[in-house]
This record gives sequence, C-alpha cells and structure tokens, in this order.
Amino acid sequence: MPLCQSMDEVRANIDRLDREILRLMAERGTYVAEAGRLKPKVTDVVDQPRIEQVVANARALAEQHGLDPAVAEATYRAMIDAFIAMEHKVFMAKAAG
Ligand SMILES: C=C(O[C@@H]1C=C(C(=O)O)C=C[C@H]1O)C(=O)O
Repeated sequence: MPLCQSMDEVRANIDRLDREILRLMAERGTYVAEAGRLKPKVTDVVDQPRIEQVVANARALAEQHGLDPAVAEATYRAMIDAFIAMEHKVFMAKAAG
C-alpha cells in the first residue's frame, strides 16, 4: 500500500518531519552547550568513547524502527561533528570569561 499519491504529498510529509527533527535538534543543542559549560578541559570536548556509544545507540534504534543503520550512523557522525564545533565555541567563550 503506497504512502503517497504525488511528489507534493511526499515533500509535504518530509517538510512536516523536518520541522519535528529540527525542534529536537535545537533541544539537543541546548544540552551539548551545557556539556561545553561543564567540561573542565578543552581536550574533554571530543570524547571519542562517548561518540562511539552515541553512534552505536543510533544504529540499534534505527534497526528497531526499520531504518538502515548505515543512514543513521552517517547522519549521527555528521551531526556530532557539527555539535562538537558548537560545543568548542561554547567552551572557548567560557574560557575567555
Ligand atoms: C555532548 C558531548 O560532547 C560531544 C558531543 C557529543 C554528541 O553530540 O552526542 C558526544 C560526545 C562529545 O564529543 C558529550 O561528551 O557527551
């Protein structure tokens, strides 16, 4: 049973889901900023074991929801890279006083 009858319908649904994803990404970003505020040393900003744990969680959740885990992993690695850049800025602003 197809989900959509037209490309307009496909894109309306993608846009609807992107609004939710972006709202959740913004909320996620507030906690990444908190990490930048709480970490004592700049070398703590990139925590490789934690990154691998987040990616493994994303792959497992993707499988549960019927998403290709490779898509989840690529998306999460790109997202975490961008959040780390943001966290680094927060850390440097804090360190500058
Ligand atoms: C938020 C953290 O900082 C970084 C960002 C992460 C993320 O976006 O999930 C994970 C690991 C960190 O390198 C953290 O250490 O938990």
